[in-house]
Amino acid sequence: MRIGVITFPGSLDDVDAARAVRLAGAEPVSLWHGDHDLKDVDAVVLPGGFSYGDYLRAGAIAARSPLMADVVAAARQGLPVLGICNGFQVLCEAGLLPGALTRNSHLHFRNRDQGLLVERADTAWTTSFTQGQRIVVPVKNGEGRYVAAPADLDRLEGDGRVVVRYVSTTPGSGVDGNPNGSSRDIAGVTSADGRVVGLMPHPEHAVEDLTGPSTDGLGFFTSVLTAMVAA
Ligand SMILES: NC(=O)CC[C@H](N)C(=O)O
Repeated sequence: MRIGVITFPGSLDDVDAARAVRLAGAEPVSLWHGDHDLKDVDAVVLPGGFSYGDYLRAGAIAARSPLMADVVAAARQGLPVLGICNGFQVLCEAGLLPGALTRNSHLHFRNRDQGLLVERADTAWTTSFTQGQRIVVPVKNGEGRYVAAPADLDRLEGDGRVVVRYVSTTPGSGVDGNPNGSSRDIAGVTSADGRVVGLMPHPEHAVEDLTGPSTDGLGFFTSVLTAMVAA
């Protein structure tokens, strides 16, 4: 299985994403945003970072990169795509996922370990989890507040397209839930077919015991291997 990881100017976490792909048992393939070449990969990861310095809006310029036209076309044919943090911002700006990521409500960059509730364990990227499972992976963003029109949020919820939601990392403390003011504590959403997923937290930073905070993140990368076999 070959999983492409796209590098944009300003990408930061492409190396960690490639490492997570390898630890999950697949072959990472480097993709360059300026090429029109998906190199025949079986799935694509858009990594975190500050593509184009977050100018205009985070992800807005990267969404117009040459390779993104190919990603959008392939995703519409069912190619599994995972956008992590800046990658999620790019997917929203490219129109593959609904809503937008805006400045954190408190206007501070937030970097910490974060509890998440897995609400959909049947997307291409989440079958290694169980529905209702709580996991912990890092968040680190300045523009991570997920917003959409109330009617669109109702539709997303009604269609079950919220994949992960922010919950307290230390239940009962009441101090560390939603890190950025996201509407309805939404941390990640999926496309209608469950093959495109965008997440604000960073699963690629939680794949090894040595560095912690957990190995929960690996599940996103192992899930897609199952999805590709099934396809
Ligand atoms: N870690 C990241 O991918 C950062 C995402 C984005 N540039 C932000 O600060 O919101």
